[in-house]
This record gives sequence, C-alpha cells and structure tokens, in this order.
Amino acid sequence: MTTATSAVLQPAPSYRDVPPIEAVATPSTPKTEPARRQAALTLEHISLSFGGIAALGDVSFAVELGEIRAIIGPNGAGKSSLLNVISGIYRPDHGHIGLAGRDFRQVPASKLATLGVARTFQNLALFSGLDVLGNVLMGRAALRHAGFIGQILGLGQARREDKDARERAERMVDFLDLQPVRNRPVATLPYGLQKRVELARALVAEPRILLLDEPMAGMTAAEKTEIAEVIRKAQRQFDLTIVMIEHDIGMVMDLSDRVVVLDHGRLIADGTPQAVQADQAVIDAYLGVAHDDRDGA
Ligand SMILES: Nc1ncnc2c1ncn2[C@@H]1O[C@H](COP(=O)(O)OP(=O)(O)OP(=O)(O)O)[C@@H](O)[C@H]1O
Repeated sequence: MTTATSAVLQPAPSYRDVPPIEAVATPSTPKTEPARRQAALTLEHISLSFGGIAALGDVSFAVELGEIRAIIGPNGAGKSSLLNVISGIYRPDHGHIGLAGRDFRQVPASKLATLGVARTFQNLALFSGLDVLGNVLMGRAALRHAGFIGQILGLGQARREDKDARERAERMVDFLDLQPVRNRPVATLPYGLQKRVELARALVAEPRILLLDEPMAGMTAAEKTEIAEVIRKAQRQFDLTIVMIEHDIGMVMDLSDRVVVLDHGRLIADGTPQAVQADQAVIDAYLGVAHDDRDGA
C-alpha cells in the first residue's frame, strides 16, 4: 500500500449510453436509488472453500457498467478464486452471481462468450504454434454458429463466419498495433507483446465485461505503462466493464474507478482508490497485522 501514495488518479469515466443490462435486484444494487448506475455484475454472499480452507467468505459487491474495478489483496487473499467464480470455473458453496440480466449459482463457463464475458489469464494461455492473427482468430471460435461439419466442408454459413471473423481479427490486430507482427509465431514475441495478443484475443469476442488476471505480471515498467494505456483505450473504445486482478498497486490506483480489497477471503474494503489506500484495515492487511475479527474467516 505504501507504494501507492504517489499514484495519480484518473477521473472516473462519464456515463456512456451503452445498451443496459438489466440489473439483478440485490440489497447492494437497489434499482430505486437514482444516483447508482446499473450493475454489469453482482456478487452476492459468495463463499468457496477447498477442503478445510475457506478461499472466499461471504463476498458481496456490484460492478457498475463501464467501470474499471480492481480486485487487490495480499497473496492467498482469494482474488483468483473470485475471478474463477465469476468466469464459471468454480461453483461457489454459497451465493449468486448476477450477469447479463441473469442470476447464476454457477456461471456456465462454456457460455461465457455468449454472455458477453471474456478473460485473460495470469499465465499466458496462447497457442504457441499459431501466429498472432491465428491466436486472435481463436477468440471468435466460441461465437461461431456453423457446425463442425459445415466448417470442414466450407459451407455457406461457415464461409461467411470465417470471413467475418478474419475481418474482426484484423481490425483488432490493428487496434492493438500488432500489425507489424501479425504473421509471427507468438512464441517468438517478447512477453509484453504476447500479453497484448492475449488481450486482442479476448477483445475480438466483443465482450461487455473483460476479466483481466494480472495483466501486468512479469512486465517491465515501460511495458506496464504501455499496457495500461491499451486497457484504457479499449475500455473507452468498446464501452467495456473491466474487472482486473493486479499486484502493481500504483497501476491499480492509476487505472481503477473503484477497488475491492480481499484479505483471508473476506472483503475488507470497496471504494475509490483514494478511500481504499487510506483505509486502516487495508493498510493493516498489507502490513500483515492480525485482527481478532478476521480470525474466524
Ligand atoms: N484449487 C485449489 N485447491 C486448494 N486450495 C486452493 C485452490 N485454489 C486456491 N486455494 C487456496 O485458497 C486460498 C485463496 O487462493 P487464491 O489463489 O484465490 O488467492 P490469490 O489472492 O489469488 O493469491 P495470489 O495473489 O497468491 O495469486 C489460498 O489459501 C489458496 O491456497
């Protein structure tokens, strides 16, 4: 936390006229409160354990349309578990996830793309044998309607989808300034560019919600600044709601509209970057100060 004190905060983006996703009515997102924007994602009383280990305990918060929301916390706080709950990899023991106007006990991971959600991974999950364009094209695969046989035989619908996917992938390669390396096998690219390819692959699915798992991990300071600019640009261009786990607190404070802080699987703060970095419970969590009221978590 102490590294964040010099961070320059960006103003929250103004409300954009995006098609509304019907908010799931929860105590934390009352539809009657006019000052609140609509929720893109709600988590209600999420608990998850692995054997005897409580990874998440009664976590609730709402992410508003168009915001960049960071999830931070010390190692083992439950950040990845939470992202895996949101993306349907884990079914929580308790709680609900509100997404795309629907309420889930477990988000159907196989339908994530059609629910308007795309994600990147902490460790790169690229197809190392494919070139940049090929990897970006894979981001359209889950949205294709033509069946396997149609694709093999190159039938009408499959051909049209192919052409459409290629055009969209080319546009995304342009958008992320990857044109000079579009035919390079991804494995030959520097790490920062590979992370950019992963972002392009997520964005080409045209998500409304983008989940980023440590988008700056392993990057140099220059690469971090570059990717932060790319994230901002994508958020504005595509009216995205972004939920991001990131360890670089300076970058988090710079990029986020709001920040959720987890510690020992519990939500200990949810607020603006300024509020969160001044919160005593957050400072204590990062300094490893024990609290009696967390012992039961
Ligand atoms: N698949 C799993 N099996 C058993 N325990 C797990 C599993 N995944 C997470 N845990 C445990 O749940 C707790 C939360 O882990 P999680 O990875 O979600 O934390 P994190 O905040 O993402 O940590 P880090 O910052 O180190 O990535 C930890 O105690 C971890 O050991």
